[in-house]
Amino acid sequence: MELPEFRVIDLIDIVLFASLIFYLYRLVKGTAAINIFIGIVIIYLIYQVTVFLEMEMLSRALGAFTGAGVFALIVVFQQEIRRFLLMLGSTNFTSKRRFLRQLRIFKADVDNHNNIVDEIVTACKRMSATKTGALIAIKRDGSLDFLKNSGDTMDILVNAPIIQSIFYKNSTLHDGAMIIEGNKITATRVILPVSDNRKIPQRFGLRHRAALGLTERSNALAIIVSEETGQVSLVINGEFESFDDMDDLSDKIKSHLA
Ligand SMILES: Nc1ncnc2c1ncn2[C@@H]1O[C@H](COP(=O)(O)OP(=O)(O)OP(=O)(O)O)[C@@H](O)[C@H]1O
Repeated sequence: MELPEFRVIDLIDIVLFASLIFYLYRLVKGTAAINIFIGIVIIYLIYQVTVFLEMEMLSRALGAFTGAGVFALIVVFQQEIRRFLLMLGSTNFTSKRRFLRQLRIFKADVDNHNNIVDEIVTACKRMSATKTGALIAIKRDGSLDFLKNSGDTMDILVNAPIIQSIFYKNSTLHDGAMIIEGNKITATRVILPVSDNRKIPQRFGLRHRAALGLTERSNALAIIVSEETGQVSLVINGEFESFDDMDDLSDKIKSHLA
């Protein structure tokens, strides 16, 4: 029997397909969608076996299911597809900005960013000392407009005392999240999407889950001050990012916004 010719392009095809599956698996790992992902893979494998064994009725039924499956997949994995496209888009954009920054076009922009980050971190440090709970979403490239409707739209220049007074326990605006875009606080009392990641430790409540949920669905940064412990946390891409002290936190935020 003559074996089909194996070209280099076939090897590249296999490697790229395997990477795509691996990447999709990592994207849904730890979320409720992982069980659906595994279920779909099992059904597809069974379908291939039934085709190979020429089991006509079963293969026809499973074939019809996998045919309609593409639309079902888009509905079921809506959020994961969104995250995937966001990651692709923002990676490209970030590298473009880095290139432009090398040309020093964004020098003024960077100085401005740094001042804003200093104000945010100063506020977090003070709120941490007084155990004032806070949740701040900082926009990067992707729009956060889809969240703003759930809260109150604002147009206030960022500075530490304002942030503190908004999250002050008796303030009418302290509940929910604050959105910061550029040098402005653009919304308060925003309700963020809560993460369904089952790997989040039990000790984290809704504030932390909302920060994780936001950063799973957008490329924004989230900063949390815990009302219970005063601990400050930084969240990006659906994960907590550790830092040594407040100076380190400031550096990390600046580098993410650069
Ligand atoms: N979906 C959400 N979007 C924005 N803010 C939220 C959301 N859910 C809860 N919060 C805010 O988090 C506050 C406290 O929630 P909770 O005590 O469950 O959080 P936590 O993660 O345990 O944080 P903490 O350590 O501060 O207690 C709520 O009063 C509310 O202001």
